[in-house]
Amino acid sequence: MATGSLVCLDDFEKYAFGKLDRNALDYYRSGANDEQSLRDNRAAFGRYRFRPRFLQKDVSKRDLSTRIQGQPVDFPVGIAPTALQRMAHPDGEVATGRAAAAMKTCMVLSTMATSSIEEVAQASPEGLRWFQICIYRDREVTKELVRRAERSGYKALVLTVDTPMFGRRLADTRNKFTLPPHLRMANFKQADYKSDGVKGRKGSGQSKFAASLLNPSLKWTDVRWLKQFTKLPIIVKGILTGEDAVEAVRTGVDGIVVSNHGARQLDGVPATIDVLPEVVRAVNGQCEVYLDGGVRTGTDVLKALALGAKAVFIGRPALYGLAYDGEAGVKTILQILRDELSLAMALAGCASLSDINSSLVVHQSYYLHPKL
Ligand SMILES: Cc1cc2nc3c(=O)[nH]c(=O)nc-3n(C[C@H](O)[C@H](O)[C@H](O)COP(=O)(O)O)c2cc1C
Ligand SMILES: CCCCCCC(=O)C(=O)O
Repeated sequence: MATGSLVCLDDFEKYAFGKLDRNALDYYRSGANDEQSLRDNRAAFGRYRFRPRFLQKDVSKRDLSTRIQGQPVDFPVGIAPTALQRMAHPDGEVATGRAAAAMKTCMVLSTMATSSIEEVAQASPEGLRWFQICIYRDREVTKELVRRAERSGYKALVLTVDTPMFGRRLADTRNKFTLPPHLRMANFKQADYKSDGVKGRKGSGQSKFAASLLNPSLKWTDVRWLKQFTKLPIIVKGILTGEDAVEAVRTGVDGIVVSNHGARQLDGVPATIDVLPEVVRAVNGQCEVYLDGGVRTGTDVLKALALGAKAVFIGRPALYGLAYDGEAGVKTILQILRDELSLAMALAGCASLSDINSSLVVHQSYYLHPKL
């Protein structure tokens, strides 16, 4: 559990802000442009209010366990894919995978990881791992990544659809963001990417390589292409409208992550918690819906579950846990969220996740018009 004075996720964020170097911290922390959506992802949770019911259930014990894509997890909080985790701790994604496995929850590995698909799988063979992918310009590269994930026991593909190009993160531009020279994007062979030729700027060559993989001409028909050559469930990440949710369901996906990529892509998009009800309505139970973006407390998790998410994922908090103490730090982050959710459920009158429903949460505007 939390050590010393670090007792909530914000404490770990403050700690990491003091520890990480500017290049890494700005890469992790930043949202796109003016960071309007970045602020809103967190602020929006504060605009929802609970309507707890008392004495309906015995809440002396709470069961937080559930299944996502048919796989059991001890509680409904997983780790979202974030690139370049070894900038936060030498063990990077390997430590994150171990922490998620120890806590019996899911870790999503980014294609742009600094640990390979195989390394993470070998380090936590018992863990539930999903693999994040885009449909890259080079279909052979895409296929090979999928095959490697299948061979290494990953249980689902998380297909990111909000990244036809990388968003504009001003701090990275100012810093001329570079991947430190001792690190590499481990899912690609060294020969796949080249330095941009400027001495001491190997990292920026890697950023260019990452950008060059992206394919801005993708359509929903390309998702069908991915579906026809893998049996793994496909979870589309980055949906922000009911219309796209309907399109995703029509395409036959197995899950949707309501996500704005941690507000790193199009600034001005809504907070994910505000979008969730629209997507849940549109999906109408035809696939599982998850959420990420701004989840920092157990009450945030409870609000998302009440508004229809099957589970939520955290991005930056895991990076800050890594910066604090590697695997143990990520484990502590997950423990805090699990324990906060458990307490919030008790205080809201819920003994299990099936007791959580939409009557538990209202938008704050509900109380602005009292029926006098
Ligand atoms: C540093 C960083 C790197 C990220 N890298 C990826 C990535 O490689 N692939 C992806 O689909 N999303 C990526 N994301 C987005 C996360 O998966 C997730 O949507 C977001 O971080 C959730 O918001 P939160 O950080 O407020 O929890 C990244 C986010 C951050 C902060
Ligand atoms: C130099 C590698 C860049 C990876 C980009 C990963 C990502 O999606 C992000 O938001 O950052």
